[in-house]
Amino acid sequence: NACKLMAKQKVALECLSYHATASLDEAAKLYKGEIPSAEAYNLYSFKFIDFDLSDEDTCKATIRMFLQCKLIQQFHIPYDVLCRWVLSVKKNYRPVKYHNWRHALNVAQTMFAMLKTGKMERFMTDLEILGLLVACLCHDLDHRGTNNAFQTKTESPLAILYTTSTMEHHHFDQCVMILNSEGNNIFQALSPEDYRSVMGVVEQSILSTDLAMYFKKKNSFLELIDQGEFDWQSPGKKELLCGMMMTGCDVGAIAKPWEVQHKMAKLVADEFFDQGDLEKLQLNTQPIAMMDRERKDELPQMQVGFIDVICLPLYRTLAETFPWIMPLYEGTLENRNHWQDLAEKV
Ligand SMILES: CCCOc1ccc(S(=O)(=O)N2CCN(C)CC2)cc1-c1nc(CC)cc(=O)[nH]1
Ligand SMILES: [Zn+2]
Repeated sequence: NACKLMAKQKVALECLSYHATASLDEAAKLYKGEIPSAEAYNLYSFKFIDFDLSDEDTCKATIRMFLQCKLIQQFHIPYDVLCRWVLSVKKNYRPVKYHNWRHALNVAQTMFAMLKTGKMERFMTDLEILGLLVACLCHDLDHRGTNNAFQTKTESPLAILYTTSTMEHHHFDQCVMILNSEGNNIFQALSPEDYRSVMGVVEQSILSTDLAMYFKKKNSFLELIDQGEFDWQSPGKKELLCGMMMTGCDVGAIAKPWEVQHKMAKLVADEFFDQGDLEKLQLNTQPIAMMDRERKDELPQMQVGFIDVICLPLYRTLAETFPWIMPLYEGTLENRNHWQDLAEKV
């Protein structure tokens, strides 16, 4: 009957999550290891680069960010649970070309730098800081290297489950699955009220990384800025600010030193082109320019468009109220010039 079926599904899910989470000895190695300083990993810088970090280093850098924000003490997160959770999150990113664990780490580090170096932490409660870091690390969990439009076009199970912000709902689902797995609940010591509150921050922040949501909400954000908002403490305003910060971190690669941006843009392009190939083969349709490898010459011009339409306006608006994140605007402007040069050469 229905109950038995539900129970069977529940067991299957738990079994799935058991395999999806980190093993005991992997966590033990991380648990025993020394965690280098934030300065050793250059975590306070908007120019942070993960390329020369080992996978183990990426886990240690993540733990270092939690330590620097005093989240472990504040929320009584058992250290072994944190180690296992970080490894489980890393394990649930697929080895796709761009939307992989390294992207998640970079987004979380940009959030850390925004909060600390960008001095935005003063507008956030400790619970919001915990929620934002967790949201960044989990915001693209189990990404398959294809976007929402592709899920819809291929009528993938995910698109049947969620018709809007399809991937983002799935990323949040995966985040919940990991937290509900044995020994992975970093929120276990929170009061029911705090648990509800932090999960709300995580859910809204992950959903806000759908660029379609950014376009929907950016005008209300602009209005608040134009009205000279300085408090940001009412629920609606805070959620809007967190969403804009999430987008700013999600596109943070655009502000990195040129060689880094150029290399990361190639990874983005390779992932987009793979989807374009799938659409040509599987759907027998012509992909959009950004995903068509036959039109790779248009890439520099597209990057200039991406910078002008999405990145510069967002960073300029954020920097108006939070001047210490100006380095993100400046880094993006520099890269615009490099992309413009390449666009003119073609
Ligand atoms: C590098 C390969 C080309 O990459 C792009 C091409 C076009 C545009 S777009 O702003 O015109 N626009 C975005 C909204 N889509 C619905 C329609 C197309 C964005 C990118 C891009 N996106 C990201 C985020 C994943 C990172 C990045 O570096 N570049
Ligand atoms: Zn992302």
